Amino acid sequence: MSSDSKVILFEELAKHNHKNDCWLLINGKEKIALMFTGRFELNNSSAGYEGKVFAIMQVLTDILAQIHCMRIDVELSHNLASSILPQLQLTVSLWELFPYAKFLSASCVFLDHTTMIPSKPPICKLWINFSEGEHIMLVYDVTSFLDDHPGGDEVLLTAAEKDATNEFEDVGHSDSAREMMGKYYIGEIDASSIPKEHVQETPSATPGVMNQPNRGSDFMIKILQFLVPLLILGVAFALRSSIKKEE
Ligand code: HEM
Repeated sequence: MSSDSKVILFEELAKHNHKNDCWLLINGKEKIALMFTGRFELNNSSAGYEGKVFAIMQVLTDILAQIHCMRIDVELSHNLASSILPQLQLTVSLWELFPYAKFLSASCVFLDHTTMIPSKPPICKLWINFSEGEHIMLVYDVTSFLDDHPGGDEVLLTAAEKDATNEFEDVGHSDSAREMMGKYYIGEIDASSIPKEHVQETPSATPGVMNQPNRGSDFMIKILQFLVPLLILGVAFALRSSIKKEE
């Protein structure tokens, strides 16, 4: 979660449930990048502080354009004086990359490891670890989108006041629909404020836990799909032969 990301309580979300004011709650992570480790040498000749920050952001943005990753932790260290390790901690959500400028200003904080005050980064190496992160539920204010939503405003209004992840995913929204969401993003929900009855059986319901496919129940469903028609056929044959015998 980035430092300026607004944390919204479910109680607050639930108030925005009508045509003039409609918020949606949807799991922010569509696809998961399990782990990515990169190492980048920043160019010594790159101009000043802004130049370096820009170079880092460009690398991140290029990678993020190819994968969907909810959380990134970046550690920045330099090889000159190991006692003072300036650090850059970034935790961003994919949607905050839009617009790019917000990402830069919101999340780019360099901290001096010892004094913990913002400092200029030295010539540095950059290691990037993409970790799995938590499943974060994001809140979208779709009021201005209600009239333009291709699926109509009614579906959005009925999806308010609850976790709308399953409804959203069931439609199979396109990538461009997902990109549009960035425009309406207003914050993240405080997961502990969601009442139990509103928690769906999705990854969003278990923050910090990976979206493991439920192999056991999938297997059972497949077996049942095979067995039930056989069972019906068997009963039909049994009935038929018993009726024939009676004749
Ligand atoms: C911020 C949230 C949302 C955005 C930006 C969004 C955007 C879109 C877009 C662009 C489409 C056109 C088809 C596509 O490109 O996939 C679409 C279709 C649709 N959406 Fe959404 N949507 C949102 C939330 C939802 C939710 C929560 C639901 C269900 C409760 C929903 C239900 C539908 C339906 C039923 C269609 C029509 C599908 C069809 O006719 O094939 N949408 N949406």
